[in-house]
Amino acid sequence: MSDPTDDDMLIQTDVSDSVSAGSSTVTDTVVEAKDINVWYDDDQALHDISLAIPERQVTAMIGPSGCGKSTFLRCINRMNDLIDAARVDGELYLGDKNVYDADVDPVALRRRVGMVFQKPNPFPKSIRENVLYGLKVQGIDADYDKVVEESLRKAALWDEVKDRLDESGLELSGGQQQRLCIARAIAPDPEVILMDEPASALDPIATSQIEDLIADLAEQYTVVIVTHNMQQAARISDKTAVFLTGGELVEFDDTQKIFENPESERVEDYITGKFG
Ligand SMILES: Nc1ncnc2c1ncn2[C@@H]1O[C@H](COP(=O)(O)OP(=O)(O)OP(=O)(O)O)[C@@H](O)[C@H]1O
Repeated sequence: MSDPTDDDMLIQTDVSDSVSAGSSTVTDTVVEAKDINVWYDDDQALHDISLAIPERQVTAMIGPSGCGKSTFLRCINRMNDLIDAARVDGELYLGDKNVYDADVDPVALRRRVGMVFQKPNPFPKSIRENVLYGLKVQGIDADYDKVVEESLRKAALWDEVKDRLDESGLELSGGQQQRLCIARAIAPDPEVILMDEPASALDPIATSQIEDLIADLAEQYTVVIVTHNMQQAARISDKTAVFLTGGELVEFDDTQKIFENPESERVEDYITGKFG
């Protein structure tokens, strides 16, 4: 299904072994940030962010509003390139290729790093065309019926929509629309899926379905999720990165450690609701 010439644009290499920050767990690192700084015009939004995101796990980014969680997420697939005021400095490795190297094509990168946004944003197209959008835009030939079924199955939506694939994606419920957006992100067969508060616009039942789905997705994909909801981070993530005001990464460790016994007093205060 994949077109090797596309992947050639972003030199693909084996992920390296590395030790995740702050913990003794040895994991395969798939994304590694080294001293990432981001400015919007003259305002610095992120300061020297370094962390190693493990493969096929869920990594959560938590922290108060405006601390730079979404900005960091957008560094991973170079979505900040689309913001005129944004400037990124530092290195961000996918495997052992720095995605900020001059020879990296951001479009090919985004095929390897899919993204799901806060508000479900299906296109005003059929369910089928929504799923296939990324493949078709990039001119990727594939067995489209197979991709549609597999992607919708992985997004836990197939049974609900298999008889109405030609109906508009906009006619689905909010939770179904978000699962359709997840199917759309999966269809190009990415390695990493970024999710920016994917359940915050949904009701509790739809939220719970998305949380279950994220756990399933992590068996095959590396998932990085921004969430305002600390209970959600505690429920669904393996690793948690805590950003605090000013765009600083204060602690990054196993989720259980962060929530039960954080190293930093500031993180403890945040987790226990003393501020934020
Ligand atoms: N497009 C932009 N132009 C200018 N400044 C921006 C832009 N996007 C974010 N910022 C600023 O960068 C800082 C970090 O914002 P960001 O959205 O990354 O934080 P966040 O932790 O994701 O916040 P929230 O939880 O409220 O979504 C904030 O001060 C914000 O105002």
